[in-house]
Amino acid sequence: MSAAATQAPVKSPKLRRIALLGSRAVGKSSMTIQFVENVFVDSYYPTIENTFTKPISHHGQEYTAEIIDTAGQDEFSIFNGKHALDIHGYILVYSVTSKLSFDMIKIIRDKILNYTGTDWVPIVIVGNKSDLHGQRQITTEEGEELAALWNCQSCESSAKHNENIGRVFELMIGEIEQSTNVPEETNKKECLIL
Ligand SMILES: Nc1nc2c(ncn2[C@@H]2O[C@H](COP(=O)(O)OP(=O)(O)OP(=O)(O)O)[C@@H](O)[C@H]2O)c(=O)[nH]1
Repeated sequence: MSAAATQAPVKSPKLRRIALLGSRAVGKSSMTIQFVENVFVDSYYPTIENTFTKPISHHGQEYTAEIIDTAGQDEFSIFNGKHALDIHGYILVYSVTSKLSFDMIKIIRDKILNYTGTDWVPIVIVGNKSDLHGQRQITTEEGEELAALWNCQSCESSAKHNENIGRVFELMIGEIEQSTNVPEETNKKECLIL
């Protein structure tokens, strides 16, 4: 038998599009840059929109995460339809130091569900800035209770200290895979990797 015949077939990575949504300055860009480039930038530059790609290995399957870091939302932002049509999963980010930002992810989820016309989409709730202990306005339990209510995953993170950032994206891939509705034709863009 030739060496080629004994080699396992190479599985193409699956493309998964993930959007980070949440109020301004909760750390969406910092989380993304920490995950993709392993750096933390202390200064604040409001985002318009950026897309990053990064390979993720999850349960023996390779994925290419296309990560869309969006401009911060407020209650007056019009939900951008393109964030609903083409996206496999949503990371809804609040800051544990801001009750307003926690309330904002509820508004954002309502807008997503309205737009998609469904009652469930893959979501991971993330309470970022967990390093700012003295400034907390939202407890870990409040985040967990909301996740239980929405039947989704949740986690707290610190982009600053690179705590749980990889986990956020792993949870997101897990939530997406759990949803049965991921059309395989979305893997076509595999040549975009890295
Ligand atoms: N202490 C602490 N500061 C953080 C953390 N994550 C982000 N920051 C800071 O919070 C500020 C806002 O961070 P960004 O990542 O720009 O926030 P954003 O959500 O992308 O903001 P928009 O682009 O306006 O939507 C910056 O000064 C960051 O350095 C964190 O985990 N801990």
